Amino acid sequence: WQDRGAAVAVRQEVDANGKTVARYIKKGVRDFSFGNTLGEGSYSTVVFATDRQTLKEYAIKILDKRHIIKEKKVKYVNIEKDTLNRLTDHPGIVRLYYTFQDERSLYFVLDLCKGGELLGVLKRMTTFDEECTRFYGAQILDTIDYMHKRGVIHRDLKPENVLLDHQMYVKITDFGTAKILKTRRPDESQTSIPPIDSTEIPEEERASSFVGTAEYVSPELLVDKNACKASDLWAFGCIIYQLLAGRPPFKAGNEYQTFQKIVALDYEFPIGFPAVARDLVERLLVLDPARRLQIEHIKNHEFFDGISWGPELWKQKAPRLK
Ligand SMILES: NC(=O)c1nn(CC2CCNCC2)c2c1CCc1cnc(N=C3C=CCC=C3)nc1-2
Repeated sequence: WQDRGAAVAVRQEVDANGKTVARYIKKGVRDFSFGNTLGEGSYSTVVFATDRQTLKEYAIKILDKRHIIKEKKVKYVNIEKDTLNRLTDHPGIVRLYYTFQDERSLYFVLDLCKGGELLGVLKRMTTFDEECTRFYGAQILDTIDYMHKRGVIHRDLKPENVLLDHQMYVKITDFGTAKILKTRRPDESQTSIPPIDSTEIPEEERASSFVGTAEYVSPELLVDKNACKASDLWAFGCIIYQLLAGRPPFKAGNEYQTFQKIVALDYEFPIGFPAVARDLVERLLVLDPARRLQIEHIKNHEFFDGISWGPELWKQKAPRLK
């Protein structure tokens, strides 16, 4: 396990020959005071922590080494670390500052999101109005765009994994089931015409192995076990629907029945669902991933009229969640 993070402190020491030497020190468990548990995963616990020297607050994800190995989760832990190391300069991603370890555990020092989960806010409000849906939808889409441009598919986007920071801005987390796409060789000619259906999406654009949460899983993942960038946009369509309707579009008594509704595109809009948002959702919840709206077209959709994409989106005040 390769720890990450530059040496974060330098201490002057005198060596055996009386020479003053610089000792580069990395952070460790003793540099933090730990507080409440923020969440428990199947092989990790996320805890509130304060850096004793800087008093900066973090969320530290603690992973039990023995449990990771026993549950064969080493691959997921490395995927999460490699993904977070790749996604370091976007405000919508929970940032990994450093990792360290001791005998028993691995530690990921991450951004603290004091606003909790988007799902928690939605539950308290029942539904979001169009303005709030537009703002939070735009920040989520801007973050998905950044991930995809760096060859990362999240594969488990859902309101529980969309956290909110102290400014109530979006912070997407939990990259343990992400897929890092093999980048194309620079010399590879791009002459091929764009694929017209999922089977023609180039291998390096697709990812195999089943992941995800029932209500947000895309049909292509259920039918041919392949996730692609468009799979994140299917989940995005489900999230937009859920913010306005107060419930996800596909939800049944059990996972199997939910899957049946997804592959049959069996969902309805509640009365009063805004027409422009309905048009957007209908262009995202499309069974064939190659025909699903792509990010640039989503950004230009009427529903996002008035949104200034890019840095501006992360400077404006978050709308009051009324
Ligand atoms: N799995 C993770 O990486 C992770 N899990 N949590 C807590 C979960 C609680 C259940 N829903 C999903 C998130 C976090 C992180 C990243 C790092 C992270 C940073 N801040 C918070 N903050 C929270 C504050 C209040 C309630 C829940 C989380 N949480 C996390």
